[in-house]
Amino acid sequence: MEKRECEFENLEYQRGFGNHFRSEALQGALPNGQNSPLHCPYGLYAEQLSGTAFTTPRKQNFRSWLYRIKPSVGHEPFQLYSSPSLNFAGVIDKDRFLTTPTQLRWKPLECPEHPRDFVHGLFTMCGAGSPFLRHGYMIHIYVANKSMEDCALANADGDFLIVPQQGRLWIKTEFGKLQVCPGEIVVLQLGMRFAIELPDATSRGYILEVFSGHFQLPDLGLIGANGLAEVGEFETPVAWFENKHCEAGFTIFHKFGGQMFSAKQEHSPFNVVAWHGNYAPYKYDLRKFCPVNTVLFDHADPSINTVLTVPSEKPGVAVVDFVVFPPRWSVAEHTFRPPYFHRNCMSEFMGLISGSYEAKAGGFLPGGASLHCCMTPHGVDATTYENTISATSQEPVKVSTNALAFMFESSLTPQVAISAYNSQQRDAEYHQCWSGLNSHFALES
Ligand SMILES: O=C(O)Cc1cc(O)ccc1O
Ligand SMILES: [Fe+2]
Repeated sequence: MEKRECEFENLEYQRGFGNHFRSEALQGALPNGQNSPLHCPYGLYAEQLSGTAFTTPRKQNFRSWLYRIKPSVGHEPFQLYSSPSLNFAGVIDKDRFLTTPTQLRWKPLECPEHPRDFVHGLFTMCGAGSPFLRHGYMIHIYVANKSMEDCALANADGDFLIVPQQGRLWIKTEFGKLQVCPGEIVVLQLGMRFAIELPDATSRGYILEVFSGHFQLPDLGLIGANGLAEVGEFETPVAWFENKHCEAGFTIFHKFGGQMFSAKQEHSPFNVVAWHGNYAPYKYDLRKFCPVNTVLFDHADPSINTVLTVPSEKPGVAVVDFVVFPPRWSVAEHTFRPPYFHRNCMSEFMGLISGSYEAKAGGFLPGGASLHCCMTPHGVDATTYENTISATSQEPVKVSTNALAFMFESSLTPQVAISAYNSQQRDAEYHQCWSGLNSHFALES
């Protein structure tokens, strides 16, 4: 384990968001001046991975060229993969999803009793849209305790934004290796093959899977050229490969149309010696987020904390936003500082990586989740409300020190996976956190 530890602890990354990167694990492995030479250096195969349509305007066009020992197509036919321990639901159907406007909250999903890897540890919470129509999203939680061995997963339905909450992820990809720790996020886009090793006893986290397109940095508008997530803080792996022949067979899991397929091949898919392009996985440390917020009075909308967004065709309306609630100073005067009571036309799924969330005095735990759908009323619980209005001073305070909460916010209204709704972790008493909100109405103030 010690050797592996250093392998993943001391990884080198390339910095930037959406850059055109060039990376070689062997010097001279990238062809000179063209993408498809008749003979590639080292006898490699050239293969393009297109993350957008060939004809997408240049600014939003994502593709990479991979130079590999054998091409990806060298595998046996895909078969539908079924296993009693597969838990995710990938398409919205009435047998597996229900519709409810009720405020929902879950306690943290528990560690599996039996060994379970990332693929078998996926548990779907909710979603909207369809991977066939390439529009919508799905939210999953993973709980796993075993590394993926001699197998890889590729998602042909959408991009995965993974938010680890507990346990490090050691991720091998066709583009190189990444270590992702709680507090960081990683984006593994459509089609990229990866395998996740779990060096810690249990791993848990959240996944936002988006069918509609790729994540972008939000525009900063009047904020100016700086602030929020800094372009240079996103990290992409450098080329790394293994020339591994696996007699027993290497399994490629391929999530397609909301179902899992598998195919066998005799070689490791992590055989890319060099690559170049702007379509590559990346990670980001949420602790590097530079919050911008109220400095005099009132509560800014949470959109001010957007890290990444997948825009819809409507100006300013996201298919999904990934929003973080980082530690920050709260300084507003004559202001109700915690989140306001509200009803939102967007739907809000929240998770907690560590610490506690400023809107809830209890019940919302690290590893837990909540869902407030379109127009479902919500806000601070009664205890937080009473504590806030009875405080005698409004000195500046550091909120959420050591805490990290986040929200997946969508303009598409989700349906809830029946297995998530029926799970023991769902807090059937959630609504009671608001039952102590008494009237303070008085005709004379
Ligand atoms: O509901 C929530 O807790 C998320 C949220 C936070 C905030 O500061 C303002 C609005 C909002 O929806
Ligand atoms: Fe909200």
